[in-house]
Amino acid sequence: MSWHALSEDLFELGESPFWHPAEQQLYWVDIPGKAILRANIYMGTVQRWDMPSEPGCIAPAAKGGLVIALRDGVFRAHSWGGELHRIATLPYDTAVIRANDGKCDALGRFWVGTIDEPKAGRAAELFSIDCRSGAAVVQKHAGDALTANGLAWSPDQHTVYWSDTPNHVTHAWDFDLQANALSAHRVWRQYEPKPAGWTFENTHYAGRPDGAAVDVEGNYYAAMFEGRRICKFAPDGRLLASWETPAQCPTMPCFGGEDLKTLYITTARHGRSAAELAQFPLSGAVFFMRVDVAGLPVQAFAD
Ligand SMILES: O=C1O[C@H](CS(=O)(=O)O)[C@@H](O)[C@H](O)[C@H]1O
Repeated sequence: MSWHALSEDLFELGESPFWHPAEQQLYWVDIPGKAILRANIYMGTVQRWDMPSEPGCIAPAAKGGLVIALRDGVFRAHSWGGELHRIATLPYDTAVIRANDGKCDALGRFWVGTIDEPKAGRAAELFSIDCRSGAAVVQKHAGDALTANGLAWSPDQHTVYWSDTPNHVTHAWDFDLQANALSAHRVWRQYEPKPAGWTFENTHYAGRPDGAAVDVEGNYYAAMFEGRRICKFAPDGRLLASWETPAQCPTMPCFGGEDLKTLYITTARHGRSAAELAQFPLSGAVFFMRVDVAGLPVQAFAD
């Protein structure tokens, strides 16, 4: 199995990829690039939709269009390139915190995690936004973190995974989908810390858990930021496989293609050294690789 670049397009910080089941297109964001992208892999085209502020995460909406978490709020767009309608404002200081990793649960709530950009006060949090009854109901589920990442659910929806990237940890909770409640918190996996004085030539650092996706067997695939790899973990946290990536900073995987057996990954070039970018010139591209086990399909926003 080997990686292939989706196109020659390079993005500053690709994140939040998903495969649109109806459109059969790949969507993702470029956070500092303030854009949403979508690729028609059959036509070989990539479209760009500029955003008014940094998009942290996106998800498809069951009734069409997207739900979008920007730095300063959560918005609904009913069509590609259409008007943005604010549906919620999350309770954080947009001067130093923005939306980051997020997805929808099986009932169509949009879950949005944030990033404490100065990484000063563990101010990153995790919220859910429920619009099934009309006006948005916002609920906080977790906090005390630096970078919300790795949000994913087990196939039976009974387990929620959530990573805090700079703290090298993936948490897990039991999840009551109907009640929208987390319980039985545990540290699902603690990763080796970044060595002092690390540079990209040091390959003894496996990276830190960024975005994630789950396959139909419940295995958890984590992009290991600065670790130059995607890791596949069993539901009990055991490492099952690891694939080196053509960029030092993979940011998030998702499953796509008609059979959901194509693993797409976004990557980053933002803030990376000239030497690293010289060794990994396609940093910032979207890559894909065929895998043996199908992924879970993306869950859509309900309103
Ligand atoms: O998802 C993200 O994580 C990275 C990694 S870290 O928080 O710096 O450890 C972060 O740089 C990026 O901005 C964010 O989107």
